[in-house]
Amino acid sequence: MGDAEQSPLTVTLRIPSSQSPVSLTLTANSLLIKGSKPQHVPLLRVLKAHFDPESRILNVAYLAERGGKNYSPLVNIEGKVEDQNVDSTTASWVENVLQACYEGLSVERSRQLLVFVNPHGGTKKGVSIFVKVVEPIFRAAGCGLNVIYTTHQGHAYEVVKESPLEYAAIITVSGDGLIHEVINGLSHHGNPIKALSTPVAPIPAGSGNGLSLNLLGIKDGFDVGLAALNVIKGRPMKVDLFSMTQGGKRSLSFMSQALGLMADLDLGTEHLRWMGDTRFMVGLLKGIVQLKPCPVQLSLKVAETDKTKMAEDLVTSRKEFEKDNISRSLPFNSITKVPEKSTLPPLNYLPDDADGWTSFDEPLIYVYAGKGPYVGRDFMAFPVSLPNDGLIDVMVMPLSPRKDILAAISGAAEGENYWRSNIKYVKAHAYRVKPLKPKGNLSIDGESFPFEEFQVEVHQGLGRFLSMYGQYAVDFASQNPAID
Ligand SMILES: Nc1ncnc2c1ncn2[C@@H]1O[C@H](COP(=O)(O)OP(=O)(O)OP(=O)(O)O)[C@@H](O)[C@H]1O
Repeated sequence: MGDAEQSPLTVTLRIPSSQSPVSLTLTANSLLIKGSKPQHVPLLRVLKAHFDPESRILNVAYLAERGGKNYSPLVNIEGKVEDQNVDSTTASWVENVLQACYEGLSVERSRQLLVFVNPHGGTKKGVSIFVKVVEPIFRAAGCGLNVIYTTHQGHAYEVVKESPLEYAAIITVSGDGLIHEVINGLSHHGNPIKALSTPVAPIPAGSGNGLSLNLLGIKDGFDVGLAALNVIKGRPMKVDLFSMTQGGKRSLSFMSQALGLMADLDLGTEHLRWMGDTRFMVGLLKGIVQLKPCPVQLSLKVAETDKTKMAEDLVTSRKEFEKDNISRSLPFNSITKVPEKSTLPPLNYLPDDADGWTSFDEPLIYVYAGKGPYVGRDFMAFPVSLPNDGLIDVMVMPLSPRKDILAAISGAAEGENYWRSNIKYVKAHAYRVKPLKPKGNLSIDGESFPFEEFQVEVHQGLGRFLSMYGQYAVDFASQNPAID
């Protein structure tokens, strides 16, 4: 490093809090900060570099490692560049750093963001999370912000529906319910295809936060600092969305549809929101005690039923991704080719379509269908799910003794349920459900819908989420552990 320190890739600062000067060196993929303790900050985490030639103050901001904290903190380094003769070098050093940590990572600087903060999501910490943690990170990165604190259910939907589509991304500080609202607002925009190509990204402040877990992984999925970094440095990742039609009405779903036990444990525990995501476990245990069958008629337009093949396809897809890890996430300047006028894709399957459909007639405990491995911290429901394969993963648990359902809790966070022989798991192009009892819960992306007949089909790559990784940040042991 001795040579690098002499080169123009290094600047040296006098910082009030530090006795000795601090040097900052731009390396190929990090910023090396040498003060009392040297550290490499990956360029992905560098948010800002600014030099004021008049005061000769240099300011650098980055997101530090989380360490033992709940979230990765913002760190600002500010100090005087001592040598008067290096002003122009410092200005070009700043530009080099910005080039490396934005354009070098194929992301644009100073994103303009539309941000919805739900004061009532999850444990009601959305406002303080935004003000104390997220907003300072966005400001440090020079983002332009239009912040809307939602005042009622449907507020985000109404705003997005009429949005001028001038934002680099739409951000939700809430749970998965607000994402559902935003996506449906975009789908009801005058130009839905263009609207839905606006990337969406979550700041996890709800209870389940399934999308955040899928984008950031199980260790980082609740780290609101890292979620803010994903907003700044993530790239648009194409994702499939689902059309859910019910009684002639069409809405979009991005994550899951649940009936039976899996809907009851979510919608039946809304009054326990103060518990955070523990409410789902309470709901599950209550559901197992009561053990209500969920009589429905389920029909599927099946694409794949072989669990081993689906797990192998996941491995192949990951390998392909690693070979060319930018292919799935789009560079920022490649997403503008969308028509000026558009309509949602037409529905491919009519409600009475029966050609090539198969029915599943056994009594059930639940039907759970969706995209994205995690639906919550304790449950990797769809471990072989892929963001953009044009298919929906459908999981069905036939009526089983209580001990089998209890046994399925262990290993649920690792996706081991997938391999249980009593759990049916298929990939489908579409499916439909007809309830055979008058009352029950139907949860779409965690939101309550009428317990009535509905049909779901997949639209490949219709939506965009911001992702720093370009694929789900989820590890699934794709070998059958032979747990039954
Ligand atoms: N000011 C508000 N008052 C009441 N409800 C609101 C308000 N703003 C938004 N909402 C609604 O709150 C609902 C719940 O939000 P969300 O689902 O994002 O959080 P959550 O349910 O706690 O998290 P998760 O879905 O991850 O479990 C959404 O349906 C949203 O429309």
